[in-house]
Amino acid sequence: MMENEHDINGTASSDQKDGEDHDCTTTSTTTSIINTSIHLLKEEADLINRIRDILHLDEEIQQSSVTDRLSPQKHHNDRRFSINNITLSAATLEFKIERVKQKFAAGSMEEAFYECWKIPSEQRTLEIWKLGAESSKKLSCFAVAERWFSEAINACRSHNTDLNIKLEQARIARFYSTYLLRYPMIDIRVDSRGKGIYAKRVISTGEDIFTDIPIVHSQTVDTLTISPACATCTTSLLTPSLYFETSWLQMSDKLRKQIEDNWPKMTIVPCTGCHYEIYCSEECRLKAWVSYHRILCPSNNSATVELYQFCANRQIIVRETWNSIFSPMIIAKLWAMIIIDTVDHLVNDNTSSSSIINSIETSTAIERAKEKFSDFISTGDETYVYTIPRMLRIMQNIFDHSSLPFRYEVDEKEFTYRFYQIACNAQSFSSPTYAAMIYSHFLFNIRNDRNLCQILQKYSHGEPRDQVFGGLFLLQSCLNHSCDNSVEIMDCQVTPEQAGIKVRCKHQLKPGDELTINYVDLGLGRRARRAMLKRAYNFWCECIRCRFEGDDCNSCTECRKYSENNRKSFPACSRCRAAWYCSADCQKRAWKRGHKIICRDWTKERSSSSAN
Ligand SMILES: C[S@@+](CC[C@H](N)C(=O)[O-])C[C@H]1O[C@@H](n2cnc3c(N)ncnc32)[C@H](O)[C@@H]1O
Repeated sequence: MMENEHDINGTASSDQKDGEDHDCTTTSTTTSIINTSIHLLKEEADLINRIRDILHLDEEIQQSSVTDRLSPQKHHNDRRFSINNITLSAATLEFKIERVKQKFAAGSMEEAFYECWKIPSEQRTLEIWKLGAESSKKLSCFAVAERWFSEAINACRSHNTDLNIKLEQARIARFYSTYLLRYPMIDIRVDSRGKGIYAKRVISTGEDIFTDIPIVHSQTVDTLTISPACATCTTSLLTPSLYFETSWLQMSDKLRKQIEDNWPKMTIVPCTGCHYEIYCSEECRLKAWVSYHRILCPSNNSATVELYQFCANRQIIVRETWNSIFSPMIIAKLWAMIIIDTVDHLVNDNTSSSSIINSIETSTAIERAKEKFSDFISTGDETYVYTIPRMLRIMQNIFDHSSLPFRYEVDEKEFTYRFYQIACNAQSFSSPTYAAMIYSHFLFNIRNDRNLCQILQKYSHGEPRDQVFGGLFLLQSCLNHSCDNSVEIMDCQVTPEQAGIKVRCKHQLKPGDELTINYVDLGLGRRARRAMLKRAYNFWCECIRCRFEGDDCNSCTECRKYSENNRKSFPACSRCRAAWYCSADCQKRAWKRGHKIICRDWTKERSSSSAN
């Protein structure tokens, strides 16, 4: 997923072996179970109002209903239902359950859901929660279906994989329906690894499958100071003074002018409040200001200076093990976006400023704003946060003490959850207007000026490093890993204003085949790849390559037997040279079981890369 691995838990050993207990980390928060939220209850109330209109139902309902739990102030336009709590007798309950089943079997989903909903929530059985979930799903109310599947899971005494998958499918329908309509050749399905993307038709090698733009992004700490770029559209803003660094000051005015005249023209618009963020245009500046920077700009919140300094100081970051491809700034931006969405919502709903603080409307608006980021998986070692106390404190200072209209608490749990959301999902990308491209344009412009070319040889230090960003992409983040990946991620100018990624098919895919990418450097050996994936993404890779590739010449790839005293090594597979066998029998068995698939692919791959 990344060019470099996220070096987040410097603890995993690189020689973990098959058969070991790999559960050394715990899952902090996953998307599989969602708790009943006020936001989802509001969706349910809207559905009930809709059904009541469709079915022309006017009678008052004598029961405790979802709307009772919503603020009377906010929902003054909703039809009110009586708050009387009633308990149905066993016979009535049985009769009502029977009626739900009949309505459902008859295909009348509005009536089936309405009948389910009329049963007091305390008396809803597992079957009722399930039927309510199925009927609301059929009515395309995926948020309601999610809540009811979630309640069905709670009503189940034991783990129910089927219900968990259904819950996840309802979430997928809610989050990804626009993508799936736009890209009919793919589908999103769930298994024990979470979501994954699958081909629905034959996809040919080299075919572009989909594009995606990030919901939130930030430049990586390792390129931030050396390769400046527009914080919004990611276009390189490399100037000659930044490229030539200290040599720039040693040059004569005449030489500097000659260079500037030939350097590709660019506009640099700095933030009007701080000197940390730069943009390529006023539109990009405004876009950032409106969506997150007004919360993070040091001119509005002095606590953010420390975060900017932390990101700019690579030495500290490396020392503190935050040398990952993603920047802590992306987490701060994500929280800033949640806060801005919340405020916008409250303003649109005309919530009075006095009731913003800690009101139920505010909690609902925060929950609604968080929803946008809720489908990104977040798994990792819960204790990791203790190793980066400084970052937690910086974030708390920014969000707990800023002049926000309400309190947004960044506690350890929230920090860890967001940290792993970014660690598991962030994808590196950049604008196709790279720093190297700007520099090569410059070289092209001066190609006929031999004298200038000669002088510059003294100052030039080769191709500049390109700007790299880490971003959260809603659809792309559903791609699972395989060391024998079937698709590749490429940088792409998705819209004239926004850079993003494009997913391109690497090997032909048949319907049902999974689209997979590689999260780590595939040039590494199996042991190192697996250790890195475990450490950075919290899973033990069981892809076809990891299953049928060997570790080294001292252990048999098939039966895992070690060569005696490590003196005599086992012979390697003569085609791929990535598997070793203690006997011809082991080799034959491995070939039949699956080695032939990766042996063929890797032999092909190697010969094509050596031909290039
Ligand atoms: C970017 S997400 C991929 C989509 C993810 N399955 C989901 O439900 O959102 C990365 C996470 O997916 C899971 N994952 C990805 N590839 C996997 C694989 N080959 N085996 C097991 N889990 C995998 C891991 O939990 C990893 O941290």
